[in-house]
Amino acid sequence: MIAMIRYLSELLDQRGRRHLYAMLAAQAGQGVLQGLGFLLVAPLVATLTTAPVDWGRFWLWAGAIVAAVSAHHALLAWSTSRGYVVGTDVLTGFHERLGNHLATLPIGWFRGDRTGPIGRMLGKGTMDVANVPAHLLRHVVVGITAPTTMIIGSFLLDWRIGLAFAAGAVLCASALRLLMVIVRRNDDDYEHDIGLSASRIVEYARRQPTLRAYGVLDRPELGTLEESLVRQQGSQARLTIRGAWGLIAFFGALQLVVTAVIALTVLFTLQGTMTVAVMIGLMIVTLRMLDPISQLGELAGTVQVNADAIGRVRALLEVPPLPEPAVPAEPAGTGIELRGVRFGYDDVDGGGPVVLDGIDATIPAGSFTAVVGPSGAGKSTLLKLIGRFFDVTEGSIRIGGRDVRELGSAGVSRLTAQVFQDVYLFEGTIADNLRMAAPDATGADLDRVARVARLDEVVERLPNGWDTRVGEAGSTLSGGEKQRVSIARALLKDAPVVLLDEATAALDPANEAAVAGAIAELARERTVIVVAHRLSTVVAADRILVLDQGRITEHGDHDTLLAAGGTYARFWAERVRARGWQLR
Ligand SMILES: Nc1ncnc2c1ncn2[C@@H]1O[C@H](COP(=O)(O)OP(=O)(O)OP(=O)(O)O)[C@@H](O)[C@H]1O
Repeated sequence: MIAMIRYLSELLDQRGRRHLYAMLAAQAGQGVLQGLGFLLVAPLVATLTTAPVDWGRFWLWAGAIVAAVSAHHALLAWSTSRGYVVGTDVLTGFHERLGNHLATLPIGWFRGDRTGPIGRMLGKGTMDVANVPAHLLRHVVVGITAPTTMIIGSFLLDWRIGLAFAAGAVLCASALRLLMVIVRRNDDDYEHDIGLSASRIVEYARRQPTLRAYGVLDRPELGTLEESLVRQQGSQARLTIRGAWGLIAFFGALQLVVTAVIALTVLFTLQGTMTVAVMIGLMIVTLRMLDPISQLGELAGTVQVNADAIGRVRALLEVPPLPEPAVPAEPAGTGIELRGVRFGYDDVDGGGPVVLDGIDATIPAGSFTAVVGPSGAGKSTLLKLIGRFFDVTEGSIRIGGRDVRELGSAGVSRLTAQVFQDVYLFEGTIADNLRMAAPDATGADLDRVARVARLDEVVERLPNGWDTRVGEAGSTLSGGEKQRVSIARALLKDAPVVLLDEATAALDPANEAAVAGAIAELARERTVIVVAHRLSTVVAADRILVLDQGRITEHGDHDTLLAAGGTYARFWAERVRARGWQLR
């Protein structure tokens, strides 16, 4: 609870923190006043049991009760409205902190399987976090302070009952703890599974063409979505059933304590060691205490779920961002040097199995380098490290003589244009998609890069030309057309270094020729590194790096490598064979 309040306060600015603490103080005061209101019934009843009745004292106690109840309601109204203000502040702080932090994370951190959990965190997680000050804290704070006040007061009325209450409080607190531990353990699994299902649903929708092409829509053994939904249902059922056992334990303990206290109160009264006034007062206290404590029990699960949501936000906020230089270095040129580069994926700290193992390479400014090698050799990873999607585990990557870590992410982004295998086009027009690279680009600029990237013929053919909406993820353009848009976008950015991960998917001859021409144009007067899958691209390169199992095994130009008769010669022979077969 204390930790939850601390986390919340971290999401707030100073003004928000003041609001939070004032609200908590009001809620604590509210609990104390509620407890007092019930405790004061005992002295009130006591005045009625004396003969003659002391009406002066009676009205004094009655006035005190009315004052306590009124003050309690005033604080309740104030703290409830304050709760909404703090909830809104937390929501704003949460979005701001999370947004700012996500922007500093390595690009490589945003893997496909993270889309579901991040989406859930920003949707339901956001509401869970804001819900804590807006609705939950009041019940928790009052649920603790009101019974505590009543227990302390009951010591004054009868120390034996006070002791019984104190023992009962320990028992109930332990049961509550148990309930929360059960919920926390099972909620972690449930959240993990629901996040996974969300990612799978997105994947399932995006992979429809492949799934339908192979007719595997109804085969559960192939459907990871089905598996993840079944897992999610299982973890949800476990959370509900185990949580219910926790609740039964808590309410059982509460019932036991109440029964024991009532039995003791009656016993002491019958023995004549407790007055009737104290008995009535304690009975009222016991029964009224049930209310806030039951509410605490009923909400404990929700409190834990929300505390977990806050914990997940914190965990995300603790993912280390890429370190950025205080003053970014300026590159001198656009040559690229890789020295002793080692890297392994393990989320973002590179501690996983080694993917690149001691890469040394010099890529002169203005050259066109093709990287080839078997699938999984680490070609795309190499490109991503140059673009600073991640930092290397060991060694260094320099552009223009400066380490990419000294250039900073923004510096590297300014220097490089990147064309990926999976071209993602945003909802909007083709022109909008190009202008992402240069918001101020004129129509003439667009026409110029379209000519170079062979996009002009696509634009001319489309009914609304540049204003044609591409549909979400570019679903209305063919693969080759999307690549041309992506290359045109890179051209428009006009960065001196181009990192291009050529799509593995085969293109029709017209598209292949157009894309090859576009790449050749892109390579003019720029430093270009291409993960090459097509012969036309490899042939166009000045220099070829052959990557195998994370190491550069051969490098040189096409003729030299072919004559060497090694991995490259085999790669070339296979591709030529495959192409020959395709054309026949
Ligand atoms: N985000 C990631 N997290 C963990 N492992 C990854 C990640 N991306 C790639 N890998 C692993 O790193 C290794 C190298 O992958 P990479 O994509 O760089 O190979 P590649 O040579 O480009 O392959 P391909 O030609 O098939 O695209 C592979 O074993 C791959 O499974």
